[in-house]
Amino acid sequence: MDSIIVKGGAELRGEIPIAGAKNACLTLMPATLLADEPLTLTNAPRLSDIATMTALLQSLGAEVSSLQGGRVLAMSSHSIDNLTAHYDIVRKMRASILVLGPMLARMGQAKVSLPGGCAIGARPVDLHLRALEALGAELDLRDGYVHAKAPGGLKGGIVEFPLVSVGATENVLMAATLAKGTTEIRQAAREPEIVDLAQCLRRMGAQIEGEGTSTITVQGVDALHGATHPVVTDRIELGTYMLVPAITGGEVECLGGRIDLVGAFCEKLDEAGISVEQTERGVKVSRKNGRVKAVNVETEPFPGFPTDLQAQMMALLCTAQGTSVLEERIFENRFMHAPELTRMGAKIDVSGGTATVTGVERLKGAPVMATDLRASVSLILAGLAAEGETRVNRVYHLDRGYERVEDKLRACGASIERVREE
Ligand SMILES: CC(=O)N[C@H]1[C@@H](OP(=O)(O)OP(=O)(O)OC[C@H]2O[C@@H](n3ccc(=O)[nH]c3=O)[C@H](O)[C@@H]2O)O[C@H](CO)[C@@H](O)[C@@H]1O
Ligand SMILES: C=C(OP(=O)(O)O)C(=O)O
Repeated sequence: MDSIIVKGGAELRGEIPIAGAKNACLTLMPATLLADEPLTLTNAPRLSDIATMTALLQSLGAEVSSLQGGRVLAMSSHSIDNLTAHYDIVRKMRASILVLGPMLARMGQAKVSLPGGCAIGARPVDLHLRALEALGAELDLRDGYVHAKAPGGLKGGIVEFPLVSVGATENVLMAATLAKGTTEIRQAAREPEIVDLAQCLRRMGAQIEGEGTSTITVQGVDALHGATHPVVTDRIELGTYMLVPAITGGEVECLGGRIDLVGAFCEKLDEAGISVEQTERGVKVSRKNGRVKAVNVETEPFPGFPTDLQAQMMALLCTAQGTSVLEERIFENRFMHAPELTRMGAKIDVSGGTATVTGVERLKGAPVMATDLRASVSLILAGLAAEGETRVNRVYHLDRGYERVEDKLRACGASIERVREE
């Protein structure tokens, strides 16, 4: 297992290229199961989660070739010969459940292991299952697996979600493309990753309207065809690196960044005294003047403030002037970075889904433990601003969602290295 050692204190300056979105790629890849012809994704990120989805698709009989050093994924599902997504792979990554909708829609049956909970919450998949049942799927939960079939094919219907779910919207959107008739998805997720998926499916011949709004309408077609699609920019990687000059001082231009992907987050940065400018090449960020100011943050589905940027924002607010209140409204256990930040001298009080952060002048380096993906990177951000050395242990979580994090930060002047844990 690797650790990352950060020596804090330097103002960081430079350019950081932003990769394609992990969360978009993880739903675009299973879309290959919907067609006989090849689907090629460009601008793919190079991450361990992408390797896991590759292994899952290959285990079903799909061909997945990683080209141009992993930037291009060429996939083909013309010879799917296994309809079971096994526990051994699914348990590694919750997004594995996204193969269920496509397999059911094209092959009429599937057996997919239930993914189970994870560090940030219980994360059930009931909404995925109810939505597929609304399209006529017959589901049976046995031996830790969802046994699904749709003998006469899926049929269009009305899917009304009681709460917004990104994954469930993606699963049923993919399934509906091959269902007979019209499907209306109400209270659909509006995340940019949903819009990206809908655009890719449309390139494959799907008939979809309304993505990016709360109601998506899909007119089912008999078959989808091959396509090439570029993965949308990773708004969470973008937001994370935008916080670098905010927390250390200096100025960073995030290449390929788009403010429209991170609107609510930019409003909070502005309130905190951070300048954000859209340039021709990306997004340029620096402090307006002096110390960062405290701000209150509530996580919400898009277009609200993303839960996936809450930990990183908390790291910034640990050194802000004043007291900030962060409310986590998506996941029930997403403050595990708080005790680790406290080890670095932060003043944080957690009560249920609310964290109250009283800013300190300076954090102090310490050995800390990464508990999940965004928690890991929040500790690196804190380490960049802290006095002395921070050792972030168990960084394998980090490699799920950030490619070459040390290289990207070192290029801006950070003292950061990856070492093997003793
Ligand atoms: C691979 C991927 O894209 N992951 C993202 C996706 O996760 P994911 O798609 O798993 O998140 P959801 O939007 O589904 O979850 C939102 C909330 O709904 C609950 N829920 C969800 C499904 C369900 O069947 N039943 C249920 O109760 C969840 O426990 C959670 O409390 O969106 C989350 C919310 O923006 C992000 O944090 C994740 O990074
Ligand atoms: C929670 C995340 O991912 P996943 O849904 O894959 O666990 C994330 O990207 O922050």
